[in-house]
Amino acid sequence: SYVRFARRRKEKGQGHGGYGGLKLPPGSMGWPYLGETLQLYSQDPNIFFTSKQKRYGEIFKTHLLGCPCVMLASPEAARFVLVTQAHLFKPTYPRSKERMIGPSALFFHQGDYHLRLRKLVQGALGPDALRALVPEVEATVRSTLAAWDGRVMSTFHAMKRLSFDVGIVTIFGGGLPPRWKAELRKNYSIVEKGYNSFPNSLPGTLYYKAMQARRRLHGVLSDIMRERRERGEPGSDLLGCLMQSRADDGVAPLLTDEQIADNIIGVLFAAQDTTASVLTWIVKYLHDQPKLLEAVRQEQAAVREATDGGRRPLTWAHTRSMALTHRVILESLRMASIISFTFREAVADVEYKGFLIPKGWKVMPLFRNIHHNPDYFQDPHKFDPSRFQVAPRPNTFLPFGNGVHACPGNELAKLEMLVLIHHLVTGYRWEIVGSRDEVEYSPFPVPKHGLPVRLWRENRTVDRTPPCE
Ligand code: HEM
Repeated sequence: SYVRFARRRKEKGQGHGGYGGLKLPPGSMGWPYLGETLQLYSQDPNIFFTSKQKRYGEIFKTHLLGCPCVMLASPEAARFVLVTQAHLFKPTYPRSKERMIGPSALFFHQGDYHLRLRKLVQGALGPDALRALVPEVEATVRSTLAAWDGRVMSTFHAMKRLSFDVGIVTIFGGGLPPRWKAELRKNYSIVEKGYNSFPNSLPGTLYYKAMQARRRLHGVLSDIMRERRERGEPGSDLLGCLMQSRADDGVAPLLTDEQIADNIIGVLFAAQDTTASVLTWIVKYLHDQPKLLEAVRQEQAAVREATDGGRRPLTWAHTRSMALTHRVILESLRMASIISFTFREAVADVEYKGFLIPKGWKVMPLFRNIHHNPDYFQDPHKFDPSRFQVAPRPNTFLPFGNGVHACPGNELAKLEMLVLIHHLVTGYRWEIVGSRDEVEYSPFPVPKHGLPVRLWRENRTVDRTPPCE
């Protein structure tokens, strides 16, 4: 009806500009071609979004990276685009990025293919799977912290390794041979380096190297799938779920190996830097608030006692008993809002609150603006986990998005954070080395240089040799 209404008014030719009485949202389109791209990228992007919202309100237009855009900064508008009228707004990514991750990865799609894939991915990341993953996540956390012990490292770098390793056990289970894991790690890091580079096919460029590495990743994934088929054991991990999925006839495979590989690379991609950025912020927020850290330490000390001083493994039930730590995680997700917004494209002319969103325009729900709006989160720049003692108002807390494309990995990400915090605060002390309050964008916001931190085991003298990283 939003479309029909927009179309009818447009056909009648009411009003000016051929938009049938519907106005375009307020805002400025900037310079020809360039639009307001320079304004966005020459400063902290949050200043751009916030100043626009102050000037124009919850819906405004702009022009970025060659595309006309409508930005939406209210909970109702985010729900409209992502949930109630999601069919009118398709996911949209630059073609070069689609080619690099893999065109069949679920987040590029809409409709039946997307829904089927999503069910499979959600199943492999559901509560039963996560329960079984706790020991693997704990082992990965322990070895990450042990490797950091006594050294200065970039927190983001350490957390990237952690979230990559957790991604690998989620996808392949615990038994992936080390040579395959090393191949995946090596090639994946080349893909990553090329992801934000200028797309061209000249040999030697980052983009070219990334596309080559992507081909090698497909090769490794084909080998792993072939080996599983030969053994007759597809496995119950994410890869196994995708391999065993069947079309409507119940016989033919639902997905080709090519489609499976695109989705495996896609999940690794969606899981790594997101989780690592939030984990980095958590390390900083806890460090900066000694009283809060002490309270979290007390909560976790009780859990440690329940595990016989760490001699018995953490269980899913333990992770469900960390109420304060959980609130710290929610507040970190809100404060850091590492996914500040997402992109969709209008598939038809759509009317929203008397404004026209023209077909083909990009539409961006601004999560960060909603998370930092004092109408929904009092004193929004204060880190205050207690605000989550009461559930946030509907559609105001969207760190994992909303609707058909909402993050299927959110519980895994939170599990990783709970386990990391448990071992960090019960076993270690840490201090930040160098600058503390500057932020860089990679592209998610993280503290400058990835937050260099000296970490040491509790009850041990601190080694103050110069940083090795
Ligand atoms: C703190 C960590 C994470 C954050 C903040 C995060 C955030 C998000 C958000 C906001 C979306 C929706 C994007 C949109 O609507 O355009 C999303 C989608 C997605 N996320 Fe996450 N994510 C995190 C971790 C993970 C993990 C650990 C996995 C997998 C193991 C994962 C897999 C995915 C996938 C596959 C999608 C696409 C879903 C679809 O299109 O149907 N994410 N994530």
